[in-house]
Amino acid sequence: MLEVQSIHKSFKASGWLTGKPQKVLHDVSFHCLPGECLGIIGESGSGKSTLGRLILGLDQPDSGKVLFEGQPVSQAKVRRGNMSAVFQNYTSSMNPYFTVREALLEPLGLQSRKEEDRERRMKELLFQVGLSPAYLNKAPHELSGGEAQRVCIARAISTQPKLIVMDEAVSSLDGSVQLQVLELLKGLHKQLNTAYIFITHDIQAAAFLCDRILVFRQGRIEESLHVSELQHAQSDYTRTLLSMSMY
Ligand SMILES: Nc1ncnc2c1ncn2[C@@H]1O[C@H](COP(=O)(O)OP(=O)(O)OP(=O)(O)O)[C@@H](O)[C@H]1O
Repeated sequence: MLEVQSIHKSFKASGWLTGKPQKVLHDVSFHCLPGECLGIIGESGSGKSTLGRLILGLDQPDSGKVLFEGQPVSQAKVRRGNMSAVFQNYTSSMNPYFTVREALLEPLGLQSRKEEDRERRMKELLFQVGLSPAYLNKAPHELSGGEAQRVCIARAISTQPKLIVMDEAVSSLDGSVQLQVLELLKGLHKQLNTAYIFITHDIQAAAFLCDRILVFRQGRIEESLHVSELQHAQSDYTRTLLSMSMY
C-alpha cells in the first residue's frame, strides 16, 4: 500500500558561510501493507519526523519516491481521504478558537453529508475515542492532554483513511494516560483495520502497538523485525535500545 523507495533528504546548514548541507535520510526504503501497524523507532535526531513528513507529502525527498497505492504522495488527490496524521503536540494540532464540534466538522465538512448525518457521525467518532457527546461544545483549553489527543485521533479516523501516520502521538502524555491512549489506538486498529505508521523513540510503546518495527539510526534503517523477534535482535544498537527501555 505504501512504498518508500530509496529516499534521500538533506537540509541546508544553518550558517550562511558554513558549507555542507546536513544529510538526514540516507537511501531509506520500506513498505507498509494494508492494515499493518508499523513502528519506526530511533533516538532523537535520527530523522524520524523528517521521514514522517515525507510519507505525508508535507515535504519532498531530494531523490527517491514515496508512493501510496502506486501513486506519488506529493499529489494532494492521492493523500486526500486516504491518509491522516496525529502529532505529538495535540494543543497546536487544534485551532484554539475552535470547539471540538468545529474541529471535527473541518474534515467531515469536506465529505458532503447532511447536517444531521454530520452531527450523528461526530457523536459516533467521540464514542469511538471514549468521549461523551458533551465534549462537542468544549474548547481546546477545557480539555486534558489525553482528551485533546483523543479528539485529534477522532479527527484522524473521521475520513476513514487507509493509513494514519502518528509522530510521537503519546510521548507528551503522562504514563497512565499514555497507556490508555495506546489501548484506544490498539482497539481502533482492530476495529477499523486502518494501517498505522507509529513513529516513536519509545520501543516499549511500539512493541505494545505494532506488528513490525523498523529500527532507525542516523537516517538509515538499522534493522527490521517482527515484534515477536525483538528479543532476538541482531544489531547492537537495537539491543541497547531494548536494554535502556527494559523491554
Ligand atoms: N526543516 C529543517 N531544516 C533544517 N534541518 C532540519 C529540518 N528538519 C529537521 N532538521 C534536522 O534534521 C535532523 C533530524 O531531525 P528529525 O526531527 O527528523 O529527527 P527525529 O528523529 O524526529 O528527532 P526527535 O525525536 O527529537 O524529533 C535534525 O538534526 C534536525 O535539526
